[in-house]
Amino acid sequence: MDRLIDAIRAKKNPTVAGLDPKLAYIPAFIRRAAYAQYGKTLEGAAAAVLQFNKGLLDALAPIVPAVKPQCAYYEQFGWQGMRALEATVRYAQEKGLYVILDGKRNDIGTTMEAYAKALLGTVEVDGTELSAFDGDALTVNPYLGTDGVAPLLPLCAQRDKSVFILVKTSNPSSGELQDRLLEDRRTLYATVGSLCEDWGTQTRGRYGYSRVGAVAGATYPAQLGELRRALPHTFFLVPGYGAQGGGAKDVAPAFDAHGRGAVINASRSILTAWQKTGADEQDYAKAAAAEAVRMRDEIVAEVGGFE
Ligand SMILES: O=C(O)c1cc(=O)[nH]c(=O)n1[C@@H]1O[C@H](COP(=O)(O)O)[C@@H](O)[C@H]1O
Repeated sequence: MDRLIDAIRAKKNPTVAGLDPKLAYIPAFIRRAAYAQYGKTLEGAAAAVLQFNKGLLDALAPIVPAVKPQCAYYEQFGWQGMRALEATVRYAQEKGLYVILDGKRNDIGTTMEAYAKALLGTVEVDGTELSAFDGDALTVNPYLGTDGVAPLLPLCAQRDKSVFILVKTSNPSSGELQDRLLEDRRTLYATVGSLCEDWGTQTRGRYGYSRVGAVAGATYPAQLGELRRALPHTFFLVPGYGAQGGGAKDVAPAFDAHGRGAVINASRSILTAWQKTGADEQDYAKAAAAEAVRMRDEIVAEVGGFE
């Protein structure tokens, strides 16, 4: 996690902008231009997404340390969408941004290895190593247990990548499974949290945080604080700020005494800022940047300085 923490410190901003591009968020002038070239096709939609993202990345790169493309928004447009995802990752990384691929992947060992190669690593093509999506981190669903997480770890170490394991998610029904008490009277989310500490043991970086992070939602501030206290080496990705109702006070418990330990995500509140504020569609990226600055300032004011 050192690279992410360094980027947060350099920009004095512990937030990540989510790139979840629904067509409805994309200004008409961008969609029109894409359809003029490719028609109202999957390719046209993917071209609009990429153009929208590039404008956002140009405006956001000086402000945020990281972006989080949610793979589903790209996958819905087939291979054309996946090509837009790949180009988005490259464009963001060229601008020095840390890219968290939100794939929420998981499967049994060998299949998980293939996901890891695709999204974080390289794949061998008859003796030649090639990289596909090459994100800096990946969100991972832990439901299959260690078999679904362990295959990622050597690759993360080799290529300096990280993972964020779903621990206590931000959605309303997250408690159905995650809050369940197990035989030892601990919740499932606390148990998965401890597994994150175990999985990350050998990989602690300069700041004491391991390559195995956790996802914990802004919509459950008490659990965020409980997890922060219980998991001193686990860095948190905290979604649920903004559109899902989380605010600066809610995310504050995710941080440690140095103001480190968490990065807060917002997607819709940044992507749709131009629509919410009634800005001209040409200024969509400017509106997104203004919302990112507002979010940063609100969180920094609440949490204090970043060491
Ligand atoms: O892993 C995630 O990023 C995630 C976990 C979670 O518990 N809740 C959650 O909302 N997310 C993702 O975070 C983003 C939240 O988007 P907004 O609600 O628009 O800010 C979406 O990409 C979600 O898929």
